[in-house]
Amino acid sequence: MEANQETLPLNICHVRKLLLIMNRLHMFIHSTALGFLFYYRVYFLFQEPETKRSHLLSWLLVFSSEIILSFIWILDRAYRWRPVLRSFFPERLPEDDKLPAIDVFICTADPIKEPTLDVMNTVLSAMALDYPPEKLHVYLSDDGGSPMTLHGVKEAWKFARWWLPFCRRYRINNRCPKAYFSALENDDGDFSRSNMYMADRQKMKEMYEALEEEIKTFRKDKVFSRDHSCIIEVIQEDIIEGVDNAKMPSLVYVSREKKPSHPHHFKAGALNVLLRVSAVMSNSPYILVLDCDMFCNDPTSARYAMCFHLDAKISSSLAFVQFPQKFHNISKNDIYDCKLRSIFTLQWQGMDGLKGPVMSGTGFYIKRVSLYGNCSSKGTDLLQFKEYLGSSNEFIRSLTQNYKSDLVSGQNVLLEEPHLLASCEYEIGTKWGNEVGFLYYSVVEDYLTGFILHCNGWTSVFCEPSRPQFLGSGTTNLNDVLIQGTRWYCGLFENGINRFCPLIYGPSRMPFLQSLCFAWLTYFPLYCLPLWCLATIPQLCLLNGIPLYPKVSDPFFIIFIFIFLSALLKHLQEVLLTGGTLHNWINEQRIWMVKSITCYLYGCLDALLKKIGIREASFLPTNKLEDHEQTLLYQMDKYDFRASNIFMVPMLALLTINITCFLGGVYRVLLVGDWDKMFIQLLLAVFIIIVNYPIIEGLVIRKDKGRISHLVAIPVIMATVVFLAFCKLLRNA
Ligand SMILES: O=c1ccn([C@@H]2O[C@H](COP(=O)(O)OP(=O)(O)O[C@H]3O[C@H](CO)[C@@H](O)[C@H](O)[C@H]3O)[C@@H](O)[C@H]2O)c(=O)[nH]1
Ligand SMILES: [Mn+2]
Repeated sequence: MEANQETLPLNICHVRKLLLIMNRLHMFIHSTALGFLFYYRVYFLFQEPETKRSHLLSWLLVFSSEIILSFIWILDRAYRWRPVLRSFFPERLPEDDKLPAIDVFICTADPIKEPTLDVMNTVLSAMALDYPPEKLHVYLSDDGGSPMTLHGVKEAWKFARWWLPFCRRYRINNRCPKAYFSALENDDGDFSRSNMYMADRQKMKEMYEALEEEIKTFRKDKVFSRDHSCIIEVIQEDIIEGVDNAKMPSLVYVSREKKPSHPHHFKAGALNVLLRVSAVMSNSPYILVLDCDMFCNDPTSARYAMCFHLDAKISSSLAFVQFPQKFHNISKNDIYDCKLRSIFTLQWQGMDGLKGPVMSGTGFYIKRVSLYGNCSSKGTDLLQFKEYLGSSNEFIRSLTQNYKSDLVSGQNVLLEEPHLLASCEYEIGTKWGNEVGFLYYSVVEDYLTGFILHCNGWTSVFCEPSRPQFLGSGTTNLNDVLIQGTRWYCGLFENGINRFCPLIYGPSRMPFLQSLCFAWLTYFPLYCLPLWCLATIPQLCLLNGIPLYPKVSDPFFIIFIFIFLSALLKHLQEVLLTGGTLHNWINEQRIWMVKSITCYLYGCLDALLKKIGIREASFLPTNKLEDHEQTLLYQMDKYDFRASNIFMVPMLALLTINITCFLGGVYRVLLVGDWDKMFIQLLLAVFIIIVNYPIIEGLVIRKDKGRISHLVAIPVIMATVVFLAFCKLLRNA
């Protein structure tokens, strides 16, 4: 048995051969077709000057769109090159006393947008992870510096003293109390018929309701502040009767100092403070990072992660184990693609087959030393260390191998060092956020930190057990989706145009395909250019009788139709393969168009404005407060069109162009009879109209609150029609 356990692997990586073959075959065929398309387009440029002059600009625009689409398509192929799946065997892990310690970092910023009770649920679920409690240390970072949150943690701690033993005794899977008590099917397991269990459950339920009440009725003044000194508290209480006092993980509340005059770098800044403070308190070699709304839906994740971190074959270069982000509030058809299906299934699996997935902000177990940059290799010169890491001797000592601190367990100790480490000034003149810790250059700190880790030779692993380990709340209304998107795509695109451009910085530091994956992430917001172009130019030309594509009898006609169908069907195949439906497929096509013409565009513009120094970085946390009415619309698959005008106007204008040009185009084609020349342009308009049908429905059929306001729509539609008429007149003149 002993010997057996030593030889049996902790994890196995399977290449998905069938998928791999299909993907590569499709790549080959599709790219051959693209080759013909380019030949056709270039050939045109050498045709007789007559046709060239009359519509050269339109041709060039459409051709450029095709080039950009193909460019993004090529980058996207890298994810499909070598998809893998992993299996892992936590039962083969060493005994509990040989497991390494883990620090859990949870970030919250605003007790109104991020309700305290929900944050406490996340804290409780993390404390209840199935891991030796003396090896688990939970840190809550509160960027709002709110008394509500501090009060909340103290109450949560008291509740945890009963909750944790309860979960352990009855082997509860769902250890987030809110989810546990509201679950439709009970997670009662073997004990469902035990009277003692039912009585205990009832008792816990009452205690949870008391906690809920206590948190909800706490005073709500001074909820949030941008200017506060640092508060660090180890939450502890006197020994109480009746519970097992030893078996509690430690819980630490950290609110870093904030001053309006100092940049605080949003979440990355908060994480770096936790990284330093925890180093002098518990200094665990591994860290789990969680957003405040991402609760542990299953207690096993830590052990799963250790199946990789403790595997001698991969551990030396392994920086982090990433779990997929999953959400508890996703409807079946997921009209906004809130769950980011493609990213968290297919694409991360694809990267896992190369050097590992991108860091995704939350739900990953990272090795502490990987975040210290190349400090560990800097020799032992204290001055050099200080230049990198700041002035704290204690922190620098924490880097040495046998450093021990008992600040987390000590009663009422003075937390002088942690206070210094969490102050505004600490990072000034150091390499924090620059080469050490989570990086500051971008609001998508996760993407960038992961990218640089990979550049420095670290790898990562994607771990996807069948039961979701973490569940967050997805943004489920159009306005929030588009606002959050604008922040993400700005953050991603800025990494494509700064010195960390994956196509320049990447290839010499990581496998070429891996850098293509990173490049896709920074460049896919560029979809905005071809989508704007292809939603207007071919349609305007249709109205005016200018053909931009080969006519039906031309052999190249087949090429265009093939590329169109091949892209659509490949997407359909992937949706179906990852558990989606036909419905999901159409929804994804639609939301892709909507995002491309709105938040991809605004994201790219923001990034450009930031680059030339006109805009500042901002990170408004998303709303996690559930709005009943909005949720209902989402659950009924009804788009909530009460979105900001900057999103609604382009959607309405482009759809109007497509409908008007289609009608005008059909009329013209009937008069002239050149439908074979105009076929692809007619098809394109029809496709766009069909895919975006819900917008028409929202405008003319729906009567509920989420419909499109006529006050906004009518002026936009009228202005667009007038513009089209003007174009037409101009051309006729
Ligand atoms: O100044 C700030 C701003 C945010 N947060 C926390 O950061 C987390 C993520 O913020 P959220 O509003 O939920 O943003 P999302 O867009 O949902 O976050 C996704 O995208 C971020 C990068 O933009 C990643 O950091 C996240 O992990 C990822 O879930 C939350 O716990 C916040 O409390 C802070 O601690 N301080
Ligand atoms: Mn979030």
